[in-house]
Amino acid sequence: MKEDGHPVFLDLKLHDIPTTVANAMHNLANLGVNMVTVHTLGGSEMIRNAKAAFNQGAQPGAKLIAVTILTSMDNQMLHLELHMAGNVKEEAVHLAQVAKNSGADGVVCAVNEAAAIKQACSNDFLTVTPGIRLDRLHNNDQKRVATPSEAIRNGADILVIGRSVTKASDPKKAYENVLEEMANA
Ligand SMILES: O=C(O)c1cc(=O)[nH]c(=O)n1[C@@H]1O[C@H](COP(=O)(O)O)[C@@H](O)[C@H]1O
Repeated sequence: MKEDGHPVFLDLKLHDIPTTVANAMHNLANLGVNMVTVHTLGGSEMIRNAKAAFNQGAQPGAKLIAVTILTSMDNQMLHLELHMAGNVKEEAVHLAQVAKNSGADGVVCAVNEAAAIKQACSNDFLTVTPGIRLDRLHNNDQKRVATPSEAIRNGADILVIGRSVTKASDPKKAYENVLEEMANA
C-alpha cells in the first residue's frame, strides 16, 4: 500500500504497560505507518512513552491517535461494567484531554462527541470517528453510530467506515455514496 502511495492507518489499539507499548511503537514507527492507535485507558504515562518512542522513527506528520470509549459501548456498559461515573460523552471528553496533555495528536471517538472534544482540546486536535452507518438498520455491534453527513457537520476529521462499504451489495457504489454525502453535508 505504501508503494502505491496510500497512507497507512495501523489500528492496533495498543494497551499495555508503558515500556511494552513504547517498544512496540518504536518498531511500528520504523515501518513507516502514518497513523497508529493506543487506548487512552492505558494512562498518561503509557501515551507519553508511546509518543516519545513513535517520534524517534516516525515519518514527518505521522499521528499517534488515542481511542477514548469504544463506539461499541453505551452508557449502561460504562456504568454497570466499568463503574465509570460519567456518561459516555463526559468520559470521552475527559479521556481526550488526558490524551492531549500526554502528547497524542488526536482521538478516536463517536461522532456525537467530536464537537465537544474539539471545544475542550483545540480545533486542530484530530477526531477520528468510527461507527459510521449509511442506514440505521445495520448497526451490528456498534452502539454510538452516525451518518457521514452528521460526522462532517460535527467536525469529525477522519471517518472510519467498514461494513457500510465492505458488506454492501455494491461496495464501490456505497463508497461513492459516502463521498457524495460528505461533499453535500
Ligand atoms: O479504533 C478504531 O478504529 C475503532 C474504535 C472504536 O471505538 N470503534 C470502532 O469501531 N473502531 C474500528 O472501526 C471499524 C468500524 O467498522 P464498522 O463498524 O464495520 O464500520 C472497526 O475496524 C473497529 O475496529
